[in-house]
Amino acid sequence: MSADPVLRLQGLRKSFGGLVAVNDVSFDVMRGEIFGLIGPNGSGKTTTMNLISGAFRPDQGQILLEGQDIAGQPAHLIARRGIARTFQLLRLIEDMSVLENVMVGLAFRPRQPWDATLRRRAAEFLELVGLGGLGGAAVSELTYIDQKRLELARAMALEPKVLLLDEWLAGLNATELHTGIAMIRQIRSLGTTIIMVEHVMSAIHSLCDRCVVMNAGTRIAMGTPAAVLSDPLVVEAYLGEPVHA
Ligand SMILES: Nc1ncnc2c1ncn2[C@@H]1O[C@H](COP(=O)(O)OP(=O)(O)OP(=O)(O)O)[C@@H](O)[C@H]1O
Repeated sequence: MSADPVLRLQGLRKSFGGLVAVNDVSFDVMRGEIFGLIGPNGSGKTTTMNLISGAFRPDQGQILLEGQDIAGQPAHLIARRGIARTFQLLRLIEDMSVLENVMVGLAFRPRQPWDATLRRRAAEFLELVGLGGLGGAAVSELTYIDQKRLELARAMALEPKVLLLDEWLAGLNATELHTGIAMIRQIRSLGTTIIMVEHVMSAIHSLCDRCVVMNAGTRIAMGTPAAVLSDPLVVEAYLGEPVHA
């Protein structure tokens, strides 16, 4: 990890009617970092991810990717600039094979490889997530964890600077969780910066360099997982009741 922010959020705000889902949120994510975005249900984590990936346009604020403001740009342009994501509810193309789903990811890159190269590159990304040899399978033939792996391969095919993982570890059993954590580490070792929304606290503890905690749309804490998870404000937000010393 370097002391160079790859992504900087400044004064980000997004409301839906009268509800302020993200309220004046700012933080920097350093290059090579695994950065957690945590908080109770409905605290604004996914909305923040949607603002970064371009699914939503912020009402106010800046999102600087390597110093350039991308706030409000269309999602496909943000993807081309180097921000890829996975979704809480998987979004795979059921009518395409496993390999073709990754080829779709490759097609979004600024300079796309063609034909045989495209297939070969897609197969390499399947190898990366442990799906080597399953390229010809139908998406429906994959188990749930393998579908998650496929989403990851498709996102990684963009060779993103920043990878957004929205509850990518949710729903995995203990063994799968172990594998999933190792895979996220491996992806970071390739030089990818990762922002993860996650409720699995053991994963936050073992993976994240730092995290931001959100509650009711605002940032209430930032620091190492150990520091923020012992912060009384954070404990109170999760429990919904005051913490007495
Ligand atoms: N498209 C939308 N239209 C209206 N309200 C929305 C929309 N998206 C999110 N919200 C509201 O914004 C608030 C923040 O939601 P968000 O999904 O960002 O929270 P979250 O922290 O990701 O929650 P969870 O952990 O349950 O996924 C919630 O009150 C939610 O109902």
